[in-house]
Amino acid sequence: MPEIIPAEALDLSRYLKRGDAIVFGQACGEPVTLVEALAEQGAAIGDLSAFIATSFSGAFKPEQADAFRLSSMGAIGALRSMAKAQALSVIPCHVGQINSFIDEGLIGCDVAMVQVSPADASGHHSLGLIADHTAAAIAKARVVIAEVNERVPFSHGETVPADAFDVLVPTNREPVEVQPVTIGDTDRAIARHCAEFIGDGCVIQTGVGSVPDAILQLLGDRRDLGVHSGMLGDALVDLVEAGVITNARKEIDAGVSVNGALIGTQRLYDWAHDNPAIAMRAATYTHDAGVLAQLSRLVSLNSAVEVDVTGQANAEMAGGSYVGGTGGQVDYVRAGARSKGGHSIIALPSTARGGSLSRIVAQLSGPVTTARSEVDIIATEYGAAQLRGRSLADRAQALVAIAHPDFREELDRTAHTIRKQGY
Ligand SMILES: CC(=O)SCCNC(=O)CCNC(=O)[C@H](O)C(C)(C)COP(=O)(O)OP(=O)(O)OC[C@H]1O[C@@H](n2cnc3c(N)ncnc32)[C@H](O)[C@@H]1OP(=O)(O)O
Repeated sequence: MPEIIPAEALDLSRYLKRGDAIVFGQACGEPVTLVEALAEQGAAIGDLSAFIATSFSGAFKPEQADAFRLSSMGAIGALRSMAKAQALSVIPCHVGQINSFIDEGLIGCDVAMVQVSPADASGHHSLGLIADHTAAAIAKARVVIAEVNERVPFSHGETVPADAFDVLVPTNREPVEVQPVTIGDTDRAIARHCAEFIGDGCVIQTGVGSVPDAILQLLGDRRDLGVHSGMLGDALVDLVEAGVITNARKEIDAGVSVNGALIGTQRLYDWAHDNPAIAMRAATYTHDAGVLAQLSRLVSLNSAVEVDVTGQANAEMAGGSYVGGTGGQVDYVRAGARSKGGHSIIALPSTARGGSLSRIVAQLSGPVTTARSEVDIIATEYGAAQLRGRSLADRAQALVAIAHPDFREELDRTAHTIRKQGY
């Protein structure tokens, strides 16, 4: 059975060895107490590395480099400042690959540091706010240290018996919260175009960012929406309470919202506690192509930093620095586009930096996150361009039409070149 150690008495040198690789539970399931302990004690253990897929806590700081070297699948959330300070390495991968990367040792996992709920009467802890690759890390690690946080909900889906842990650290701190974004006029206009593709009975997935959040807020008059997603925020509670999300028409998991990460406020976490209407599942289920293929009318809603006139989407870098990541975008773009009656939408404002930069561009300034061969619909506040099955020349024309008017003339020159080449 695991040792139970108060946070202030936790001596990591008893469990970790020089050179160990750590995987942290991510997003709002981040075990902040353990991150802080590693930051304080890691340098004395020596040569440690750590992986976290996303972080919203602000607990990672560039000056912790002596304690451990940090890597991620991008720089989502608070990791942006780590990337800016050149204190983060990036492993390009889809969320759907992380479980196998851990299992195969491509992402080192000698030690898993996770946050779980208190145990139920049978001695099982729930993975609480994050289920995506948490169980994979627990299964792989030589040492498993869990922050058992009284404020973490006992969510249904993935549970772990207490004897899977070596050390339990009880806490009662507020879990990491992410406030719903403030929706502006541009977001609302983008969301209106996207909402046209989401009819009654659709199953929705959302990625990170203000635009997916805005879209959810416009769905109040739909019926029987379903959820199968890698992440969801407080909008889930609003839509369930309004009777919009019922999951009644889903071919699998009828009546249940399937999700990998709860990223929101305590209101969401309280709602998820012991609630059979939601199942937190690993990415081997939420992002698996075979599972997703069973869902019809799946509409995936993701965002990007910029999209070029042929439909290639960069969701990772802006201005030469990492601001986003691959995440589950490609897993769900593929799934949405292939689902019967479904769609994948990448929605973004037409400009950045106060309107001075177009986000529909002639050439990307960063990597291709989603290939043009995978892209289905791109939406801005000026409309939605349906690209699937269309030629490069037609795509360019459709994308120029949804660019900000100030940049259309310039972009049209590139579109004209593509047309002249006969593509
Ligand atoms: C828990 C999980 O597993 S996550 C799974 C889901 N994963 C994903 O969805 C990953 C892919 N997506 C993303 O990372 C995000 O949706 C993003 C980065 C594409 C968009 O996120 P948002 O928070 O809406 O970012 P936003 O559009 O505000 O841009 C971020 C910054 O880059 C800047 N920026 C954006 N586009 C550009 C551009 N084309 N040129 C220059 N700067 C730009 C913005 O101005 C902003 O800077 P600021 O913070 O200084 O104002």
